[in-house]
Amino acid sequence: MTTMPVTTPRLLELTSVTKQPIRFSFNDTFFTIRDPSKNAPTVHVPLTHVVWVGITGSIVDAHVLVTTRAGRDLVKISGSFQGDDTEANATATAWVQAVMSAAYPDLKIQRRLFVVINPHGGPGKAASLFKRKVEPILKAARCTYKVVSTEYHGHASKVASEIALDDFDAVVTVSGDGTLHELINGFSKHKHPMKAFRMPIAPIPAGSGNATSLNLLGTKDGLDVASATLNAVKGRPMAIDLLSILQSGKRTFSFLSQCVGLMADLDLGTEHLRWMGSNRFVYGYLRGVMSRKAYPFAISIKTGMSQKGAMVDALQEYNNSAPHYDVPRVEEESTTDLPPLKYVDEHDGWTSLDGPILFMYAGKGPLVSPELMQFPVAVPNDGMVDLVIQGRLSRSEMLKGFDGAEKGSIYWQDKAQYFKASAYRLKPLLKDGNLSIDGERFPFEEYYAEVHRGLATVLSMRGRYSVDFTLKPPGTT
Ligand SMILES: Nc1ncnc2c1ncn2[C@@H]1O[C@H](COP(=O)(O)OP(=O)(O)OP(=O)(O)O)[C@@H](O)[C@H]1O
Repeated sequence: MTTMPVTTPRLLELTSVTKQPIRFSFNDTFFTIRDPSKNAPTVHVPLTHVVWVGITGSIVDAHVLVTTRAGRDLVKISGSFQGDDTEANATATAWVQAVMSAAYPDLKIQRRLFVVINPHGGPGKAASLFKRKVEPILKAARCTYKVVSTEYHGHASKVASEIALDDFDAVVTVSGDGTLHELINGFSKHKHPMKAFRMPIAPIPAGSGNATSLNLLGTKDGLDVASATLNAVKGRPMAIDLLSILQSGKRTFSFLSQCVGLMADLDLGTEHLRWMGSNRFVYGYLRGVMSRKAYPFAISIKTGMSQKGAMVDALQEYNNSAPHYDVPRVEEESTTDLPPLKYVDEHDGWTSLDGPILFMYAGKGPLVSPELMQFPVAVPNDGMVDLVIQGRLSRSEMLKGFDGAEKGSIYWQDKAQYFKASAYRLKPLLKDGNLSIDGERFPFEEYYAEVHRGLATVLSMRGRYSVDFTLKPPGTT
């Protein structure tokens, strides 16, 4: 006896709530909603934006993200199939299963999420954004979720240090980058820190600094709450590097950036001007332009790369290869010990610099804000931190720094030295100043930093950052 292969029809003919015929269909890329009477436009939705398709009785509901002028939005479109005979039901059920498999390829459906909301982050809208934008998508995707609203500084850290790791598939933050910093450091204090670092984090932008979301989703979607929520529902775990920061014997983890000099002053030194919104950074920069203050630091770097052209070539190779969800990670023999510091006693062969500079900025992601691509060649998990040592500039050079900053133009600036490093040391040679680590204020004292490859985990739709650096050196085409 020969068995016929069962083929799932890719088209489902339905009747809409207004009694019009409506057709749902899908291919390998799109889910399509068509009105055969042509009274409504045909809508093509990328399969990645299909949040859920399900059947209740004889009604088929499709929950999809569509693009509107204001960003992405969740919509539900329903249709019913004729009669309640078992054949129509079986056809529709098989069709729904096929769409869901195509919309969630090798992905677990109905994630169990731990949501951390910072009601005080940025403009203070996180709680209402969660209710209006995030929760409807989580509900449509039939995720289960536990919500904690942070009640004090450090609360996210405490929550992360105690989280029941086996009960959740990811931690979702509705906040800015400050809360991510707290979560990571909370994981480091968990009784199984190495396992905790494997818990994927999905940031939903609701703070004043949302660089992680921007890097993961790009400038178009990085500040879009619906797109970031989709990442929480459908993103895949991607390893990211962390840095240990050792300062006066105390160890902290940094996932995003460290800076001193002008770039720290314009963030931490303008906090009293919060009422100005993000204009305070522009004000801080202009203040720096006027004063042309230079800062003395002693910096030594365990250099991996320092040729700008070669770093761009390495970036292109990285971007042209398969997605980088996983990488060889740090030693994992033990789940109870933090990774060792490999180079803390090493000095030989390091590059030393100690002239007065405008700033030192070290970072793990290309964009530090929508307006500034400070680290165009940074990637999530190469085991290196990108370091910019900005030499002194004339006032006109500093003002020119605004041109194309969002596209990474400053990368090619002659007086900006750029390194990829596996470790570095920095010692202030002046008494007072600002040290910012992941946007948080730290004591203005000497510290040691070392990268741990792929130690922590985020969710990603692409397996790399969604940021393109296409600028060529000046004078080339
Ligand atoms: N209930 C609370 N009261 C005061 N501070 C809080 C509260 N909950 C969290 N925080 C603190 O808010 C800070 C900001 O965190 P968040 O990540 O949301 O935003 P951000 O963009 O990094 O910072 P901000 O918007 O404050 O500039 C964190 O340092 C966190 O400890």
